[in-house]
Amino acid sequence: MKRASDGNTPVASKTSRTQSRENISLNQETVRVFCRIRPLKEDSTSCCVKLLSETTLSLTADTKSQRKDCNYVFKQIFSSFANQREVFDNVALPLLEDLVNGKSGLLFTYGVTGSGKTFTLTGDQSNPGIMPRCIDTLFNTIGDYQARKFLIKSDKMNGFEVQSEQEASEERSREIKSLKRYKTVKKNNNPFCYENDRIKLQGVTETNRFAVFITYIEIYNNIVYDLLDESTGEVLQSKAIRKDFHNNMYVNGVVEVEVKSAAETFELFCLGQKRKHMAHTTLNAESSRSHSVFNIRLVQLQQIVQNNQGQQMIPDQNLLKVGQLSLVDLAGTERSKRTQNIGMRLKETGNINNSLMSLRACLEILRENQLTGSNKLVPYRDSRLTFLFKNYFEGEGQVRMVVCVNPSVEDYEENLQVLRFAEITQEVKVPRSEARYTPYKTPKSTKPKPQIQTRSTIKAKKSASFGPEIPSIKFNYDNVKQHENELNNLIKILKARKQKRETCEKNVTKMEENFRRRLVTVNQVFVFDKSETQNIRATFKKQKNMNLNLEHKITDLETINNELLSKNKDLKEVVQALQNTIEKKNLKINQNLLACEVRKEKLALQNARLLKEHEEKLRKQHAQHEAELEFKNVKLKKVKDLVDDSYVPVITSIPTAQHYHDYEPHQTPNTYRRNVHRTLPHRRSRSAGEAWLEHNTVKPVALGTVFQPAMKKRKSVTKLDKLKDVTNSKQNKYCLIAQEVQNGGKIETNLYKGDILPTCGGGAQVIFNEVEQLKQVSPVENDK
Ligand SMILES: Nc1ncnc2c1ncn2[C@@H]1O[C@H](COP(=O)(O)OP(=O)(O)OP(=O)(O)O)[C@@H](O)[C@H]1O
Repeated sequence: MKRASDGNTPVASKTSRTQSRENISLNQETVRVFCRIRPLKEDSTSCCVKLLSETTLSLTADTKSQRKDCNYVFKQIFSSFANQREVFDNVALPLLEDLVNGKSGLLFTYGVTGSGKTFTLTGDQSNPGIMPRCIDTLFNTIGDYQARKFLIKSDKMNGFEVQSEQEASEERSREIKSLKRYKTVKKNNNPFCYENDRIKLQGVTETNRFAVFITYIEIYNNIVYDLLDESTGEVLQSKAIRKDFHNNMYVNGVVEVEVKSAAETFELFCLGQKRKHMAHTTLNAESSRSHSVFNIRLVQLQQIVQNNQGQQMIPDQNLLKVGQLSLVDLAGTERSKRTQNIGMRLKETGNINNSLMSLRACLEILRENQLTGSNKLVPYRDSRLTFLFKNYFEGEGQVRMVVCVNPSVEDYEENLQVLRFAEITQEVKVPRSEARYTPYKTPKSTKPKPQIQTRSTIKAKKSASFGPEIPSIKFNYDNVKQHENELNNLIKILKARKQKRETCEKNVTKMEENFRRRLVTVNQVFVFDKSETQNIRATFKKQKNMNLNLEHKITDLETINNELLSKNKDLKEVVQALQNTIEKKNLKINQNLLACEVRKEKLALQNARLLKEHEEKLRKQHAQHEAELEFKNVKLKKVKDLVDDSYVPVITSIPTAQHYHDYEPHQTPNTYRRNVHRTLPHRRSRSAGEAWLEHNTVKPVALGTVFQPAMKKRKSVTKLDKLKDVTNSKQNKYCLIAQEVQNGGKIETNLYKGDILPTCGGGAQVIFNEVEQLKQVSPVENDK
């Protein structure tokens, strides 16, 4: 027995897996992404896109920024010089070929606002874009093989039914009578009346009959609106997205118009555009802020043959070939920060970004599932945009994208995001699409009704139908021989009639059988129709109940709405009153501010004036002081001269060391040293008339010594904050006592002594002339 590790089994399974993967890849195709660079705007100075080849471009960052240049590769890149025809030929023509072959396709433009999405898809009169060119080419191709109008009709459920020629002609005449035609747009208003290129596609089955149907919708704020629905007037009605019998997504109740020429299609497109603008005025929106979807469906009725009378005959196989081409102009991506949108615009931007983000998320998950083999749920339901195009990503048809790029350097950031998304998108694979056939109901009166032949109808017909007439014979019984020939002839006739009668009877039996069989079929159809009718009735009843409920809800909501409206009115009044108050207060504040400004200006002027006066005063005072000082100096000089002459102490600060003499006092229980530094020469004696002002800066430590400064009459102060203390005429001596404790228990007390002399300004000045130093030394310290 071989073990799994010998390699055989895994190799076999590996081979089958690779084969199946190859099969899958054979049946899949990638989303084709094209890139179109628009010309640089006039107001833009520099360009951030460099074209490296037909398929590669480089996004170059600003020289100031730290970012590196990034290269992107696409299926094809159209430079700013590429014309509309070139883009159409490369991007849309293959999709159109698919459409004619009954396949579907999705083409969408993606890019930053103003990058040329609408220009590429719709264009203008002188430069028609992809849509008008598709329409023009389509009608050029099928022009001669179109089915008569209303022969093929939409069944309003994403399918089609074929009507009889009679029904179609009745509908045509009804249309003409009721004039239920879309109002025609004036030719000169039609932007696509251009000289068409007469492009004709090959490979059209000429025996088929073609009908073209168009729908035009937009998705604004994640709501689907039908731009061709005129039944609701100027107000656009929102539409729901549903799944049809074949699980294809469609817009429920969308107006699908059968068009017979390119001009008619352009008229309808213009009407749609007009309605879009009209609705956007009421919705306060802009066209570029919605996703618009222009859908073209080409229906082929197979192998129509003409009978002898020239009537069109429909074959027995009830199949219609239906191809669909969806042209989508996505709203521009934008950063709300850059556009500085607020309110409604911010909401729109949010919705645009959400739907584009959903598209991005769907494509990313699809790619991840394909790369890793995982089976993550693709969030198509997150937005109407992705939900509507779900089928395309699941193999309904080819998907193509045109990324539009504005090369201006201001769009660098947004372009980066767009190109990254485009790069991811082109890695997504979608299943290869097949031509789609849908069944349709057989028209009731297309085939001529077979005449039912009953016995009575057969009887009603002349007996000649059984053969030649029975001749009347006048029989002569006397001479029978004479009638021999006539009788033989009669026998022959009767035999022939008998034979004919037998054949007729056989035919009638056969016809009866046929009739019975048909009756059974009709009965079956009837039973089927009956059950279908019952289903429809049940659905109708359900819908009716739902409608009733909705009506009740609407009534309730209307009541609430009315209440809210009245509340809103009251609140508006309150707001108005508050606004009035605010305005009044604002007015008052403004007046006050104005007054303040005036006062400020006055004060500033006053300040300037006072400053000037003050400066003047100061200047005068200064001059006066200078003069006084001069006068005093002169006076002092005189006093000095006088003092010099008559032994006056030097008016200085503390005298220098060589002017002092020391003496040792008596020994006290504590070693006590007293130094008196005296300014020499000293002429003054300690007379009894001395009155001292003793100024203790700190409270002196009690020394307990008999040596005390000789100040009999004294007044002690700790602070000299009163001028009177100094200018007091009773005091003529001043002593400042300062004490400090030094290392080893030494205490040093300094007495700075001086004379108080009155000044001519009414003040006093102290002239220090003696320093007495008292030192107390610890005997213990001395012993050491
Ligand atoms: N390739 C181009 N050649 C010449 N003009 C262009 C080209 N692409 C865009 N423009 C011009 O640039 C302007 C903006 O283009 P368009 O309206 O197509 O941008 P957009 O991407 O659809 O913007 P939005 O997202 O806002 O709808 C238009 O006036 C258009 O004529």
